[in-house]
Amino acid sequence: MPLFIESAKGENIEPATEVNTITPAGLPLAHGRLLWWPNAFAVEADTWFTQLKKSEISWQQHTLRMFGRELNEPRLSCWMSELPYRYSGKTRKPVPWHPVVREICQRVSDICEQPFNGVLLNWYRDGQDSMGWHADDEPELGINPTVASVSLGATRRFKLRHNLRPELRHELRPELRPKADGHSAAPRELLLNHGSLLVMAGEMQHHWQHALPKMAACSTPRINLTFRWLVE
Ligand SMILES: O=C(O)CCC(=O)C(=O)O
Ligand SMILES: [Fe+2]
Repeated sequence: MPLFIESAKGENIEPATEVNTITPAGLPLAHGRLLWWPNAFAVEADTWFTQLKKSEISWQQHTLRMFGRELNEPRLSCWMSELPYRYSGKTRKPVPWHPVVREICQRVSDICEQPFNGVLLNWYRDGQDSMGWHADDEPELGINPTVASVSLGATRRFKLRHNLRPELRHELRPELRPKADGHSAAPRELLLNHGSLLVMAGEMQHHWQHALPKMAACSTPRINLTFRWLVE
Protein backbone atom coordinates (compact mmCIF):
# COMPACT_ATOMS: atom_id res chain seq x y z
CA MET A 1 0.00 0.00 0.00
CA PRO A 2 1.50 3.36 -0.88
CA LEU A 3 2.19 5.60 2.06
CA PHE A 4 1.78 8.73 0.05
CA ILE A 5 -1.32 9.28 -1.89
CA GLU A 6 -0.60 11.59 -4.80
CA SER A 7 -3.95 13.21 -4.84
CA ALA A 8 -5.08 16.37 -6.43
CA LYS A 9 -8.64 15.09 -6.20
CA GLY A 10 -8.67 13.67 -2.68
CA GLU A 11 -10.09 10.35 -3.82
CA ASN A 12 -9.22 6.79 -2.86
CA ILE A 13 -7.55 7.74 0.37
CA GLU A 14 -6.67 4.91 2.68
CA PRO A 15 -4.60 5.13 5.83
CA ALA A 16 -1.21 3.47 5.84
CA THR A 17 -1.22 0.74 8.44
CA GLU A 18 1.49 -1.75 7.62
CA VAL A 19 4.41 -0.21 9.45
CA ASN A 20 5.48 -1.14 12.94
CA THR A 21 6.00 1.33 15.74
CA ILE A 22 9.75 1.02 16.12
CA THR A 23 10.96 1.45 12.58
CA PRO A 24 9.56 4.53 10.94
CA ALA A 25 8.68 4.59 7.31
CA GLY A 26 11.09 7.03 5.70
CA LEU A 27 8.85 8.64 3.15
CA PRO A 28 10.85 9.44 0.03
CA LEU A 29 11.19 13.15 -0.35
CA ALA A 30 13.56 15.40 -2.26
CA HIS A 31 15.20 18.05 -0.06
CA GLY A 32 14.01 17.01 3.35
CA ARG A 33 13.36 14.12 5.72
CA LEU A 34 9.94 12.85 6.63
CA LEU A 35 9.53 9.98 9.07
CA TRP A 36 6.21 8.35 9.75
CA TRP A 37 5.05 6.03 12.52
CA PRO A 38 1.31 5.45 11.95
CA ASN A 39 0.95 3.31 15.06
CA ALA A 40 3.49 4.95 17.36
CA PHE A 41 1.01 5.53 20.18
CA ALA A 42 -1.81 3.15 19.23
CA VAL A 43 -2.01 1.90 22.83
CA GLU A 44 -1.98 5.27 24.62
CA ALA A 45 -3.89 7.38 22.10
CA ASP A 46 -7.41 6.90 23.54
CA THR A 47 -6.31 7.73 27.09
CA TRP A 48 -4.28 10.77 26.03
CA PHE A 49 -7.11 12.12 23.89
CA THR A 50 -9.67 11.70 26.69
CA GLN A 51 -7.33 13.25 29.26
CA LEU A 52 -6.51 16.25 27.08
CA LYS A 53 -10.14 16.81 26.11
CA LYS A 54 -11.30 16.93 29.68
CA SER A 55 -8.34 18.78 31.18
CA GLU A 56 -8.19 22.52 31.41
CA ILE A 57 -5.79 23.32 28.61
CA SER A 58 -6.00 27.06 28.05
CA TRP A 59 -7.09 26.91 24.40
CA GLN A 60 -6.88 30.30 22.75
CA GLN A 61 -8.52 31.80 19.72
CA HIS A 62 -5.82 33.69 17.83
CA THR A 63 -6.28 35.91 14.83
CA LEU A 64 -4.45 36.22 11.54
CA ARG A 65 -4.17 39.19 9.23
CA MET A 66 -5.52 38.55 5.76
CA PHE A 67 -6.44 41.04 3.06
CA GLY A 68 -5.99 43.84 5.60
CA ARG A 69 -8.43 42.29 8.09
CA GLU A 70 -7.99 40.46 11.39
CA LEU A 71 -9.69 37.07 11.08
CA ASN A 72 -10.05 34.30 13.63
CA GLU A 73 -7.71 31.39 12.95
CA PRO A 74 -9.84 28.38 11.99
CA ARG A 75 -8.77 26.39 15.07
CA LEU A 76 -7.85 26.91 18.72
CA SER A 77 -4.28 26.63 19.92
CA CYS A 78 -1.98 26.74 22.90
CA TRP A 79 1.80 27.23 23.15
CA MET A 80 3.20 25.15 26.02
CA SER A 81 6.79 25.77 27.05
CA GLU A 82 8.99 27.75 29.38
CA LEU A 83 9.89 30.08 26.48
CA PRO A 84 7.85 32.51 24.40
CA TYR A 85 7.48 31.72 20.70
CA ARG A 86 7.37 34.23 17.89
CA TYR A 87 5.59 33.18 14.71
CA SER A 88 3.30 34.74 12.12
CA GLY A 89 4.56 38.10 13.33
CA LYS A 90 3.18 37.58 16.87
CA THR A 91 4.70 36.53 20.15
CA ARG A 92 2.96 33.69 21.96
CA LYS A 93 3.23 33.72 25.71
CA PRO A 94 3.88 30.22 27.02
CA VAL A 95 1.59 28.28 29.34
CA PRO A 96 3.16 25.78 31.78
CA TRP A 97 3.57 22.13 30.81
CA HIS A 98 0.54 19.95 31.44
CA PRO A 99 1.53 16.58 32.97
CA VAL A 100 -0.03 14.53 30.14
CA VAL A 101 1.67 16.67 27.50
CA ARG A 102 4.97 16.30 29.38
CA GLU A 103 4.52 12.51 29.28
CA ILE A 104 3.81 12.62 25.51
CA CYS A 105 6.85 14.86 25.04
CA GLN A 106 9.06 12.34 26.83
CA ARG A 107 7.81 9.50 24.65
CA VAL A 108 8.33 11.50 21.46
CA SER A 109 11.83 12.53 22.59
CA ASP A 110 12.70 8.88 23.25
CA ILE A 111 11.63 7.92 19.74
CA CYS A 112 13.32 10.90 18.05
CA GLU A 113 16.39 10.69 20.31
CA GLN A 114 16.34 14.41 20.90
CA PRO A 115 14.81 16.83 23.40
CA PHE A 116 11.98 19.29 22.79
CA ASN A 117 11.40 22.44 24.84
CA GLY A 118 8.05 23.53 23.50
CA VAL A 119 4.89 22.25 21.90
CA LEU A 120 2.19 23.94 19.86
CA LEU A 121 -1.14 22.27 20.53
CA ASN A 122 -3.88 22.68 17.94
CA TRP A 123 -7.55 21.89 18.54
CA TYR A 124 -9.50 21.32 15.31
CA ARG A 125 -13.14 21.35 16.42
CA ASP A 126 -14.35 19.60 13.26
CA GLY A 127 -13.63 19.39 9.52
CA GLN A 128 -14.29 23.11 9.08
CA ASP A 129 -11.17 23.89 11.12
CA SER A 130 -7.89 23.83 9.24
CA MET A 131 -4.36 25.19 8.85
CA GLY A 132 -3.19 26.95 5.69
CA TRP A 133 0.03 26.47 3.72
CA HIS A 134 3.12 27.37 5.73
CA ALA A 135 6.59 26.16 6.71
CA ASP A 136 7.80 25.88 10.31
CA ASP A 137 10.76 28.10 9.53
CA GLU A 138 10.82 30.66 12.33
CA PRO A 139 14.36 31.79 13.16
CA GLU A 140 14.15 30.53 16.76
CA LEU A 141 13.78 26.94 15.50
CA GLY A 142 17.31 27.02 14.11
CA ILE A 143 18.48 26.08 10.62
CA ASN A 144 17.12 22.58 10.04
CA PRO A 145 14.54 22.01 12.78
CA THR A 146 13.03 18.68 13.75
CA VAL A 147 9.29 19.09 14.25
CA ALA A 148 7.53 16.04 15.68
CA SER A 149 3.76 15.92 15.24
CA VAL A 150 1.41 13.67 17.25
CA SER A 151 -2.20 13.28 16.12
CA LEU A 152 -5.12 12.35 18.37
CA GLY A 153 -8.78 12.06 17.41
CA ALA A 154 -10.21 12.46 13.93
CA THR A 155 -8.10 11.37 10.96
CA ARG A 156 -7.22 14.38 8.82
CA ARG A 157 -5.41 14.94 5.53
CA PHE A 158 -1.95 16.51 5.65
CA LYS A 159 -0.65 18.06 2.45
CA LEU A 160 2.87 18.91 1.35
CA ARG A 161 4.03 20.98 -1.59
CA HIS A 162 7.51 21.82 -2.78
CA ASN A 163 8.54 25.48 -2.98
CA LEU A 164 10.28 24.83 -6.25
CA ARG A 165 13.17 27.20 -6.01
CA PRO A 166 14.37 27.64 -9.58
CA GLU A 167 17.84 26.20 -8.91
CA LEU A 168 16.37 22.94 -7.59
CA ARG A 169 13.56 22.35 -10.05
CA HIS A 170 15.57 20.12 -12.36
CA GLU A 171 16.06 17.63 -9.50
CA LEU A 172 12.33 16.97 -9.23
CA ARG A 173 10.21 14.50 -11.09
CA PRO A 174 8.40 16.21 -13.98
CA GLU A 175 4.97 15.94 -12.33
CA LEU A 176 6.26 17.84 -9.31
CA ARG A 177 7.45 20.81 -11.35
CA PRO A 178 5.71 24.19 -11.06
CA LYS A 179 2.24 25.29 -11.79
CA ALA A 180 1.47 28.95 -12.41
CA ASP A 181 1.48 29.79 -8.67
CA GLY A 182 5.10 28.63 -8.41
CA HIS A 183 4.30 25.64 -6.19
CA SER A 184 4.30 21.97 -6.89
CA ALA A 185 1.71 20.72 -9.36
CA ALA A 186 1.16 17.53 -7.41
CA PRO A 187 0.95 18.12 -3.68
CA ARG A 188 1.62 15.03 -1.64
CA GLU A 189 -0.86 13.85 0.87
CA LEU A 190 -0.78 11.72 3.98
CA LEU A 191 -3.57 10.74 6.35
CA LEU A 192 -2.72 11.57 9.96
CA ASN A 193 -4.53 9.03 12.10
CA HIS A 194 -5.21 8.77 15.83
CA GLY A 195 -2.00 7.80 17.64
CA SER A 196 0.37 8.52 14.76
CA LEU A 197 3.69 10.35 14.79
CA LEU A 198 5.05 12.32 11.84
CA VAL A 199 8.51 13.87 12.01
CA MET A 200 9.71 16.58 9.64
CA ALA A 201 13.47 17.03 9.65
CA GLY A 202 16.52 17.91 7.61
CA GLU A 203 16.13 20.69 5.08
CA MET A 204 12.39 20.15 4.80
CA GLN A 205 11.23 23.57 6.06
CA HIS A 206 13.38 25.40 3.49
CA HIS A 207 11.88 23.59 0.54
CA TRP A 208 8.41 22.38 1.48
CA GLN A 209 5.22 23.84 2.85
CA HIS A 210 2.51 21.88 4.61
CA ALA A 211 -1.18 22.38 5.31
CA LEU A 212 -4.14 20.71 6.96
CA PRO A 213 -7.10 21.40 4.64
CA LYS A 214 -10.73 21.51 5.63
CA MET A 215 -12.45 18.15 5.36
CA ALA A 216 -16.20 18.47 4.92
CA ALA A 217 -16.89 14.86 5.84
CA CYS A 218 -15.25 15.18 9.26
CA SER A 219 -17.53 16.13 12.15
CA THR A 220 -15.35 15.14 15.11
CA PRO A 221 -12.43 16.91 16.81
CA ARG A 222 -8.71 16.38 16.50
CA ILE A 223 -5.86 17.43 18.76
CA ASN A 224 -2.44 17.87 17.22
CA LEU A 225 0.76 18.41 19.19
CA THR A 226 3.86 19.60 17.33
CA PHE A 227 6.96 19.35 19.49
CA ARG A 228 9.77 21.78 18.74
CA TRP A 229 13.18 22.81 20.03
CA LEU A 230 13.63 26.55 20.44
CA VAL A 231 17.21 27.69 20.25
CA GLU A 232 17.75 29.97 23.25
O1 LIG B 1 -2.31 19.81 12.61
C1 LIG B 1 -1.35 19.44 11.95
O2 LIG B 1 -1.15 18.26 11.69
C2 LIG B 1 -0.35 20.45 11.43
C3 LIG B 1 0.08 21.43 12.46
C4 LIG B 1 1.18 22.31 11.98
O3 LIG B 1 1.60 22.28 10.86
C5 LIG B 1 1.79 23.27 12.92
O4 LIG B 1 1.34 23.34 14.09
O5 LIG B 1 2.72 23.97 12.51
FE1 LIG C 1 3.46 23.40 10.69
